[in-house]
Amino acid sequence: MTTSTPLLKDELDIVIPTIRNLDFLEMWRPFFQPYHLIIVQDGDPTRTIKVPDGFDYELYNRNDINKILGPKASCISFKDSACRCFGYMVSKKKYIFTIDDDCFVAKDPSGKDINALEQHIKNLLSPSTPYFFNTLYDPFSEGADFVRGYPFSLREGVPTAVSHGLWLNIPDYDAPTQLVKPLERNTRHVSAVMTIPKGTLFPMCGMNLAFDRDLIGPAMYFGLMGEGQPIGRYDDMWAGWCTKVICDHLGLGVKTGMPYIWHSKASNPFVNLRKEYNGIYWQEEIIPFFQASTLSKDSTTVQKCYIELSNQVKEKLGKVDPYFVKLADAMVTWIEAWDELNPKQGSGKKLPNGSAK
Ligand SMILES: O=c1ccn([C@@H]2O[C@H](COP(=O)(O)OP(=O)(O)O[C@H]3O[C@@H](CO)[C@H](O)[C@H]3O)[C@@H](O)[C@H]2O)c(=O)[nH]1
Ligand SMILES: [Mn+2]
Repeated sequence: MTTSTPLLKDELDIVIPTIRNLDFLEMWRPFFQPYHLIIVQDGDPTRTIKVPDGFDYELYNRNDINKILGPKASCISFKDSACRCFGYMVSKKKYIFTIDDDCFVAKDPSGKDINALEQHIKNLLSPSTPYFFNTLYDPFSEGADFVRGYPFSLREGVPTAVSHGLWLNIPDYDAPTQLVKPLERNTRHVSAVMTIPKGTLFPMCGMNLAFDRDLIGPAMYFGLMGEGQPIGRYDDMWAGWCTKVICDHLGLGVKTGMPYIWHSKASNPFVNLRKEYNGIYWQEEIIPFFQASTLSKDSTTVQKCYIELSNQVKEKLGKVDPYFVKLADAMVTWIEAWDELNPKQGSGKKLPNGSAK
């Protein structure tokens, strides 16, 4: 009896940022075991992270990051889940799925375990529809299609660069919301996947996220957070805003919705408030900046787009706070490090829809 090879088995890495033993992998074993893991160990590099037997993985701690990147390691956050982006950089695969170690297997409305990885792969392997909203949600999903009035000229869609999954139980709320609603739990499994329309930003959460590394990897920099930085818990948000502006420019799609994971524990809202407070204030300037950002037609690769964006960050957000000058420089360092570790990528090869990588 032939068993089917798991989808994208040799083309996808699972990136996990962690400060603890990875017992949670036991429950994911049926879904994750065939895949290669990249574990980014944050915090004290002398700690040993226990990984359950039978998983194929590589593990990087801070000493490894410093050794591999040298001075460029300064762009990788320390003592913050933002460190996970180092895993994206060292991967050699076309796809990435990143998940937090407190995200467990959720059950769908029928009570069946959700294979989050399988759903992300489906999302990534089918086109997105950013130019015209399909009211029956993802037209490429089982039992759905384009509805009447949907232009046939737009039905081919565009390549999907990002698949943003959601969470049952502890929702990804900011600290103020968490403080006023400490007992709120998300019990709603909305069985939908939809493309985020072109020109619309969204709050990208990094705890259940997959993306096409070849299409958008260099834009997935999780910024300067954690130790020594005036901001935290805006790592994934920053990456999401940069990514969406670049996806819109290059004609790539971003999907959100299924799959759901079970987010098992809430982090401390008071600690989170301390990490977030600058971000909550600054984002009232950051969002208009990204909404107004335009990239030139010469920016035909993700790297070129990202460098152009970093110049805009320095010029326009540098006035908000000197932190953004430092961040803009770190964005350039990130691209330099990315290109050093991934020399072939960004060779300007044309993508199906004419934009270049
Ligand atoms: O210093 C640290 C702290 C944690 N990690 C690892 O990162 C993930 C997320 O940690 P945790 O679940 O404790 O934090 P949350 O508040 O639930 O995470 C959300 O906040 C977002 C902003 O960073 C994040 O993407 C969301 O998931 C775990 O795997 C920890 O082990 C770390 O590496 N370093
Ligand atoms: Mn968590």
